[in-house]
Amino acid sequence: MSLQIQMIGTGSAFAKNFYNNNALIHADGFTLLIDCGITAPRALYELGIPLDRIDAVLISHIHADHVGGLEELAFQYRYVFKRKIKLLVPAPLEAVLWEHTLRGGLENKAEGLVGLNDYFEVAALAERTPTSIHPKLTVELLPTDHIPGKASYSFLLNGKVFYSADMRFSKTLLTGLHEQGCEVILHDCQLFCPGTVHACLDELLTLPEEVQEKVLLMHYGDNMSEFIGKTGRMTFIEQFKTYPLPS
Ligand SMILES: Nc1ccn([C@@H]2O[C@@H]3COP(=O)(O)O[C@H]3[C@H]2O)c(=O)n1
Ligand SMILES: [Zn+2]
Ligand SMILES: [Zn+2]
Repeated sequence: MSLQIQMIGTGSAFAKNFYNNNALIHADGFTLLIDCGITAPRALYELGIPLDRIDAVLISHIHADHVGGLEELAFQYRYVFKRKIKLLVPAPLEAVLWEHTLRGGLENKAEGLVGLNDYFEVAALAERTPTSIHPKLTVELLPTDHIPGKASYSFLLNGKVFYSADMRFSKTLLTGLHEQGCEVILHDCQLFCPGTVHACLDELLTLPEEVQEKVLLMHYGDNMSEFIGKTGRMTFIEQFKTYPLPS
């Protein structure tokens, strides 16, 4: 199987029974970490995956459940592994990630550590442009609505797998992806409505059945088990399990 997904967490920002909604994409021996939240180092430890087995990290937006583990990653790579990990960051978030999130902990002028590039091999990705990050894996950034005024990016992998950043419901986007041949839709799902800054389950249930069949729900709350059997044709993706993806 050349492309697989393994969620290292499937929880909402406030979940305590699930780790932060972050994922590993396995592509022919290449391992991409999508988002690196507060709980990512712990989740990888539990999975027996050393941090230096990750080949690149891709960031969707700068909420802590998506970037809160980057400081540990940066420190471990610099001081333990003594090399840089590749950081794929949407171009509009590059400066913001340093200035608003990481600078407080990582800046060290005495050692000349004054920016993202001092810890990471940074690749700034342009929006709406499929970028090859491995011979078997292309990523396209799709700007999607989450918090008004704050940039947030969902991902289209190989043109066939949609992975939502945290985003509000958009039937237009999801049905459009379905019509374009997208085969799998991984979508954040707030179990109660209104979703406000996320898609909520009742909104996702308004999707046509043929679209729902492609949907794997993630970023859910601790009471997820109460909703098993109540998600129409959609199913919950489970953390730590490995699922095949179309490649
Ligand atoms: N306007 C907002 C902003 C944030 N939030 C909650 O805070 C969380 C931050 O991480 P998240 O995963 O984006 O989910 C957000 C909402 O639960 C919210 O409910 N309403
Ligand atoms: Zn989140
Ligand atoms: Zn968010």
